[in-house]
Amino acid sequence: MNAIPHPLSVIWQNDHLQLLDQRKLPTETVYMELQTPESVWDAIYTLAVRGAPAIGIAAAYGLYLGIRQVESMDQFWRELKRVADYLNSARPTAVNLSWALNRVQEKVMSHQSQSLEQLKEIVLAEAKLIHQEDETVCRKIGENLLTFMQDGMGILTHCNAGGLATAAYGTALAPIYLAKQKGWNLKVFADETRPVLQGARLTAYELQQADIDVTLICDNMAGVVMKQGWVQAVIVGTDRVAANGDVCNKIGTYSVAVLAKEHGIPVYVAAPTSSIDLNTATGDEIPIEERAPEEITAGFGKQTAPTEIKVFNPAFDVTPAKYITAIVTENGVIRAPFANGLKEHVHKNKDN
Ligand SMILES: CSC[C@@H](O)[C@@H](O)C(=O)COP(=O)(O)O
Repeated sequence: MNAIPHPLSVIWQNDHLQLLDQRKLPTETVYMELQTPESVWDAIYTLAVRGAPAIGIAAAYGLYLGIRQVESMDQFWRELKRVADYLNSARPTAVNLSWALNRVQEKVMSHQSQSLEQLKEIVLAEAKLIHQEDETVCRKIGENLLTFMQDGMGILTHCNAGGLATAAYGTALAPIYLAKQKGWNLKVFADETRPVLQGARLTAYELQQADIDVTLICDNMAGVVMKQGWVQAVIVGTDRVAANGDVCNKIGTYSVAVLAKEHGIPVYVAAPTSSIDLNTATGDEIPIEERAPEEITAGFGKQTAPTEIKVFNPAFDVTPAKYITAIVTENGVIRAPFANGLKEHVHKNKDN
């Protein structure tokens, strides 16, 4: 099997950014050619590129697109900050967005004595490094998660934390790809993930491409699938882990975790260390994006609710730490009590 069977979500092509337009999947494979930070902002906001690590990578390249034509040092530093703040405003919840933009800015600030052209090159080089490192990070998360898995297991996942959401492999789906390479047969249940259907359009698609046994279910079927005894582990990604271990992820993750606890099924959160936000004390402090009501009332162009109905459409929810069995990063496994474990984990791995 190909190590990475799905199309890549982010590609740096000579002098511009190519993004796989994930809104068109699973029926069309179309790449967008982006030359400006405005077009990158738009791609992030409209979910053409989505998934916490992928939006961080795209934004880092977007920052380069925003400063590459400046003509003076003054303008460089002004634009660097302005474009970073602008890109960071595209979506509020995934901490990977600000993490990537801060990382690029910090890198360039530590090279202030360089020439203007060198500074621009440093911005691009750091974006490329974040991109490359993400593949390694995902692979290691997969290896660490694999230690909890066995041939034949049933896995339930929610949303898409797969290769499409990252540079490659994904976070929650990485162990599933690695298990396939070992010749294991896992049975994956993909929640369709209302309202935007990342599970149906993206997870089911990329696992099918990889010839992995995947069954698509509606979100409200997770309970019955667990009750049948078909699920031995829930594995999900995350957009931000708070300092106390509360986990923010796609709307519906909380319900899945509560159901899993009732059925005695472990819940593993696949998280790059960059998704751990020690500056956010608890899940209550995480800004939750609310999206347009039309995602619910007229998803994919067909009206399915009365005109002007009142709608609540949060894109994410927070699963309290007590429902989480373990948070698995590229650097290891963190278990309760999470507050100490997360702090230690982040500090220990800071300079790796
Ligand atoms: C490795 S991706 C982790 C999360 O970003 C993912 O689970 C998720 O919630 C994505 O939401 P999305 O709104 O599609 O960007």
